[in-house]
Amino acid sequence: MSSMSCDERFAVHQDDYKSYDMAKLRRHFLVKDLFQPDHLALTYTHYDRFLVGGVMPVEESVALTSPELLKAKYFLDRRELGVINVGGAGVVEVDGKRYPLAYKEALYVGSGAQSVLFISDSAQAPAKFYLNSTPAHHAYPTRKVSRADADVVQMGALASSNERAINKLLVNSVLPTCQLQMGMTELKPGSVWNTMPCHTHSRRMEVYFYFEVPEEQAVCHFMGPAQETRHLWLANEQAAVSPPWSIHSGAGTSNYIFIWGMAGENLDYSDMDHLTPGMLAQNGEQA
Ligand SMILES: O=C[C@H](O)[C@@H](O)CC(=O)C(=O)O
Ligand SMILES: [Zn+2]
Repeated sequence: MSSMSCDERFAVHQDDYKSYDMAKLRRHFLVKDLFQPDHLALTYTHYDRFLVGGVMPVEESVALTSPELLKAKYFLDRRELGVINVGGAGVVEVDGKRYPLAYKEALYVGSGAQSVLFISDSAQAPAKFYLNSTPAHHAYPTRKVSRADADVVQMGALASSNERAINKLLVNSVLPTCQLQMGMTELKPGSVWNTMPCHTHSRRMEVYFYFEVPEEQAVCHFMGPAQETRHLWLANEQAAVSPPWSIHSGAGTSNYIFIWGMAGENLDYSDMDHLTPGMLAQNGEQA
């Protein structure tokens, strides 16, 4: 039998966050155990009511059931959904229509869809569907976005250990969405820093999900206002919730890939307030 869980996370004020010890910081901002066999693992954050989830169908298909706290008959009654497959080949079936999703392919599912089923092609190499969902008040069409459809931007350089390709997948330059924006950033071998120089965007929150982190390697994710940063050490296939007051940037002990998902006030990807490494070096020195 497939199962589901939904963890509820309340929003945290930046004045309170800075007094958290590591265990408390992780309890509020780290999302783990996203891929358990035949299980829909959801985390509902009160930052823009953004839902983060993972589902790995193995023995059977797993349905996108509506968690009790949504108080909705169907999960997508008042929401939109983005799916990126980070595992073996699989299929997402939306109201009877099948969308095959290979590794790193994305699907946007518009509000109003009633039946969403996640299926793996093979139990030996199960699909791993990473999910982001946000409130939506308009039904935009469900559409698959493969890597060829992505809006790709090359950023950084090997000399500054941040050479990477930003693949904008579910963003408004590719397809219409209400507020969800998702993409995937791949670091080149030898590059370990993502989103450096870093930024904040108080009009949007963000969630970073790290994958392809090799065995026994880790990513150090940095969060917080520029004056009060903290870090979270993440293993493969774990995510960090980034509040609107927080930077989101990481350095790995190897290269890796991550999926970013955002929601909030606007759909303007480049609406960022940038911070230079020199500004970060002033951490804790201003009142
Ligand atoms: O607001 C945008 C997001 O933080 C990411 O798209 C940034 C990113 O992928 C990168 O610089 O590597
Ligand atoms: Zn950002």
